[in-house]
Amino acid sequence: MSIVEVNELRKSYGGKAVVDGVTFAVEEGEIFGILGPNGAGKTTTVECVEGLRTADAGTVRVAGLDPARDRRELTRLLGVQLQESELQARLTVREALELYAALYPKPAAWRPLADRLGLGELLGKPFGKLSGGQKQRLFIALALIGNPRIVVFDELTTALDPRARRDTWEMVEDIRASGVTILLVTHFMAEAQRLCDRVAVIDRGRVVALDTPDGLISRSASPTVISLRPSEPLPDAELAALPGATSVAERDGRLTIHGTDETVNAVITLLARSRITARELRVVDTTLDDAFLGLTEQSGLTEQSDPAEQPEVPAP
Ligand SMILES: Nc1ncnc2c1ncn2[C@@H]1O[C@H](COP(=O)(O)OP(=O)(O)OP(=O)(O)O)[C@@H](O)[C@H]1O
Repeated sequence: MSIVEVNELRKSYGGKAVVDGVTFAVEEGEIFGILGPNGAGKTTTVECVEGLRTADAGTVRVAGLDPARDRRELTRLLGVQLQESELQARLTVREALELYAALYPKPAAWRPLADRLGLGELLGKPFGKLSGGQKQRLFIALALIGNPRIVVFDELTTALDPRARRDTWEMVEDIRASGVTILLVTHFMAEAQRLCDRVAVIDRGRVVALDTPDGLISRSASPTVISLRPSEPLPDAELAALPGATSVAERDGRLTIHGTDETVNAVITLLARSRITARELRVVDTTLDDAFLGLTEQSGLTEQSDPAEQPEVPAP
């Protein structure tokens, strides 16, 4: 049995469907990513999994529990990453850890947890004086303090610099290695590619693809990008006839061709046949970024949420 099962989940605000029949299942021990443009319905979906919002229709099961009905039991096995505003600026790291540990029947020992997350030196520091990365580490610790089987991270690394982000990724991998299942909402393709075993791409409230990161990339119409500076221009007719090519562009003497392995072979054959040499020849795989853009009809607009209906804070 999957540890998280979401089936035909639906949620509307003001008559507008923001989650429109979402279905996925998360296996125990995996890092499962939820990826999608702004306003796609990712947070609403995971808040239904966390029991913070009630779905209009569909079913959610977390280790067999219904989050809307069995919230008390759920909080013992599901760790939720808190939002920044939920902690008082003057609360120290130690106080936050002690306070949250006291809420659970079988909490993790907070001191080793703090050490593991690099918070050991910061115990006396007030929350308001922590850096973005330090706050994020504290949120991870608080999500883990109840010894959860599953943890949900929503935009965990959005505010972090590249180094802090990489450190956080290592922590997430350690958490998984300790046997915890992770549901990860992210905007970062590199994050999904590095961490996730499988990814559900959500667009306009629907799952438009569900696969491993590599699987999503290979579904892309042009999984390979070839770029080169030919010693002489290549004939247009030959470029137009390249098998598998989805686009050919030339800028400042550099040709960029999106295509497949077949296109790469054809370009090499064409160069040899025309006795044209290629400088700065690069062949790279399409990234998850490109696959994502192909899968979603991104509007580039961030929709505003209505503060009228805010999720409740869970009470363990
Ligand atoms: N409480 C609410 N009341 C009304 N509309 C809401 C509410 N919460 C979310 N929405 C709307 O539902 C849609 C989906 O929001 P949601 O936060 O689930 O998307 P998201 O994919 O997590 O977006 P982002 O990546 O921007 O965080 C958006 O259009 C948002 O404005």
